[in-house]
Amino acid sequence: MPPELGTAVFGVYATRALHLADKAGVFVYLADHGGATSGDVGGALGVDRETLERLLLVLVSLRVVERDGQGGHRLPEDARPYLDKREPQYVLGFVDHLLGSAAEQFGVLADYLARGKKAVDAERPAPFDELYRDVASTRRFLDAMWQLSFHVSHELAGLAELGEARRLVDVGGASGPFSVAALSIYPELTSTVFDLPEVEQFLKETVDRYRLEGRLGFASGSFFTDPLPEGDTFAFGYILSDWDDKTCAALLRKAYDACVPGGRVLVMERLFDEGRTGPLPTAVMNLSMHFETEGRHRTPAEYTDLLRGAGFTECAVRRSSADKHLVIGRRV
Ligand SMILES: C[S@@+](CC[C@H](N)C(=O)[O-])C[C@H]1O[C@@H](n2cnc3c(N)ncnc32)[C@H](O)[C@@H]1O
Repeated sequence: MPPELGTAVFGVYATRALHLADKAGVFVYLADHGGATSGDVGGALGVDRETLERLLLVLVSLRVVERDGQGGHRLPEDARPYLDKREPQYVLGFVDHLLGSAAEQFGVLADYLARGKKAVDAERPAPFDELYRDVASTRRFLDAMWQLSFHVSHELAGLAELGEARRLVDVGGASGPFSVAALSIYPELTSTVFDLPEVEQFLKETVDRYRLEGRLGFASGSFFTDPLPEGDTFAFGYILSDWDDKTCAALLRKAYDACVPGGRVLVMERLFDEGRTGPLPTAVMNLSMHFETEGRHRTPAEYTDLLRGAGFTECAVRRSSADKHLVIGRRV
């Protein structure tokens, strides 16, 4: 069997092994004790050694953990920040979400295959009605968005070169991960998060936590029915991937109309390669988005076409070191 097929066939074990090891504290322990044997790890964590040894063997075969000739284990340097829950790049909280929702997702996707998304969705609540059905669920979603977006937003805000910008409008800005990062880098910038009314209390918590009173505000509304506030910079972080091309074109046109001449739009998204052959995380999230939203992931050329269609020029793609990248356009 080709190795790639092996990884695909046994992928469910890979995800579960990561999750189990994370919950047992294996990655934090190895981050602090490089070279530990499975006996050392098992003894320190108080877990069954035989089970741990077998779990470690799976992780070693996946190259998530390295094992030396003396049976010592280490986290590969490039993977460590993503496995250690004390690091901002930690991703295994997201694995929790994947495992929690995967069973439901695959049931619905099987239904889509049989009956089509439109017919099945007609019997389901609209995505944000479901996510914002109560305060606890709203908080869970906004916390997950913060985890996904906050760390990389510092890099994206730097790539956007906002030194001359003064009025950022963070469209669907949620509890403010991009705004907070941008305000921390550019002292003369102010930002308005434009989002649904359910989000307001969470943005206010962010304003208090980061002491941004007077620099970070909230405008309540729906980007389908309400005009956007005027500004010189419009951020769309993980917004266009929620909607179909026609809706994206309308949203970008609205931003163009509200943008002062000389201003810019920042689209921040996962990207497909131009040939749409990957990367795998974008392809996986594209399948997941099919179930969670009405959108999809796109190539850089598809985003620049959408921007040009709305009137923006000087479109350019700036890649971050993570999964979320920047496509920029200017209103002349
Ligand atoms: C996937 S989240 C992206 C959050 C954030 N921009 C980020 O990059 O992490 C989508 C955001 O769009 C907002 N949203 C959804 N429908 C909206 C609407 N009709 N009007 C305004 N905001 C909306 C949601 O409340 C949510 O904050």
